[in-house]
Amino acid sequence: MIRILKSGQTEVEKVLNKVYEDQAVYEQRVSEILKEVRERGDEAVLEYTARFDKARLTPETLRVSEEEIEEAYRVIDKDVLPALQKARDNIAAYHEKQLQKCWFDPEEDGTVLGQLVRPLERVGIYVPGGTASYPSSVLMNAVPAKVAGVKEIVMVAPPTAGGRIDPYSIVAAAEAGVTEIYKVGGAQAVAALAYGTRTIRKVDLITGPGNIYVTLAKKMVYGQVNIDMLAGPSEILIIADASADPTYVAADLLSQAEHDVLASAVLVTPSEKLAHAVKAEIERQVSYLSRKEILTASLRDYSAIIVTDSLAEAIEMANTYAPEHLELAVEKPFDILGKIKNAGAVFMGHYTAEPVGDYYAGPNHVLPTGGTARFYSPLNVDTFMKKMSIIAYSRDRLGKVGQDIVKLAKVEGLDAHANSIQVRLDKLAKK
Ligand SMILES: NC(=O)c1ccc[n+]([C@@H]2O[C@H](COP(=O)([O-])OP(=O)(O)OC[C@H]3O[C@@H](n4cnc5c(N)ncnc54)[C@H](O)[C@@H]3O)[C@@H](O)[C@H]2O)c1
Ligand SMILES: N[C@H](CO)Cc1c[nH]c[nH+]1
Ligand SMILES: [Zn+2]
Repeated sequence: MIRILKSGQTEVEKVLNKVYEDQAVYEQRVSEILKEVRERGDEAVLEYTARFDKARLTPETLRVSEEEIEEAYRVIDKDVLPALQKARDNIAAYHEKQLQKCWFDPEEDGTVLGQLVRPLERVGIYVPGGTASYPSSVLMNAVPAKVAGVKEIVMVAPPTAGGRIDPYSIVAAAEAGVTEIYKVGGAQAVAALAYGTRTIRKVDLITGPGNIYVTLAKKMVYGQVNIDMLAGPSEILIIADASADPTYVAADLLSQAEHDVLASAVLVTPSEKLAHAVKAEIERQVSYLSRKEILTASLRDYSAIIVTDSLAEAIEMANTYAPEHLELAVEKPFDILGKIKNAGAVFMGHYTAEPVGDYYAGPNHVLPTGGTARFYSPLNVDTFMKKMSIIAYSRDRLGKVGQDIVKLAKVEGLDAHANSIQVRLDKLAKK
């Protein structure tokens, strides 16, 4: 069960600088899978799908068919569809605000500088599905891609042992504008998207969350394709003061611990009384929750309640940890927001339970983990776009500033560069 630590104890450092045990073993397995898929394509994809997901598929059944999409709409609980559609619309409204426009700055002498913004052509979105299914992640990946204007949105997700994709994820995909769905998960799915196989054509970008195998695979194929970030096993860090309700704090910690045995849930609080009350609440709530094995492992191995000397020290710890999700369960969350430097998403106050963001509010739930919120942003519309610079120099402008460029080129010893400007300046001088 979860430990209570005091700031200053060496274990606190270990919790804050999270390193997975057995990382080298995971890396070895993942690089083997990538190599096999690169060399043997579909054959390796199907073998790994049989081994890890117990699904026997063929190249013909790897892709979700139109009939399977129709069937998914028939079998889902009809009450869920409007909630899914409302979540999709909230996500779309939020991400539309991120859309960047092309711009052109014409100047008086005829020079124009500008920037073109273009969507990527073909992207791969990873939707997890090992120990739970994630229709919400379908929306979080596909909606910003759609808002960006991507034409080919290729979804991959692990199949069930019966060789099927969860029907809610299929419906979410159809509602969000996904164009192809393949029944493959794990590192083998990332490899297929990165290298291409006979059945799955390669993509320009792979986005989406996943377990340690998926996340390491994305890291290893980076360069072959672009990736969004490292969005691995879930994390939550809660900063709480004495105003926090231990029932809510415990519930929110558990909401992320249930994702994975490698997930982590950390509470930092200056209130020793709250720390003990939250520990007791966690024990009470675990007793009625269903994913006990996962909860027990993640609370034991990657989680802790840390009692600090002050709220300022708690904030410092949060910035060091750089959590995927940061909850400010304090009386005046906006008063301390200015001190927060590193987090994927910040949840403000006692009523912004983390699952509000997971499912519904609109901001993306695909977020950086493992300390990478120090330099990565949430998945967003920009991830699916690229920019091109536009430079249109007029004759007048080149004539006026050309010598500057010649000087800079000569400093670098690149006289062909200097020459490309000089030949123009020479002709202009003769006119
Ligand atoms: N950071 C984020 O934004 C975010 C968002 C949602 C979910 N998540 C995380 O996504 C993950 C979902 O994990 P999951 O496992 O349920 O689904 P998953 O789809 O990520 O992983 C399942 C796949 O893992 C592979 N796998 C399992 N055991 C393996 C082994 N021994 N060797 C090689 N490959 C193996 C299999 O191919 C299987 O298909 C969780 O860690 C969750 O916390 C993160
Ligand atoms: N909390 C996850 C990101 O770490 C996202 C999610 C999807 N469904 C439930 N939760
Ligand atoms: Zn979650």
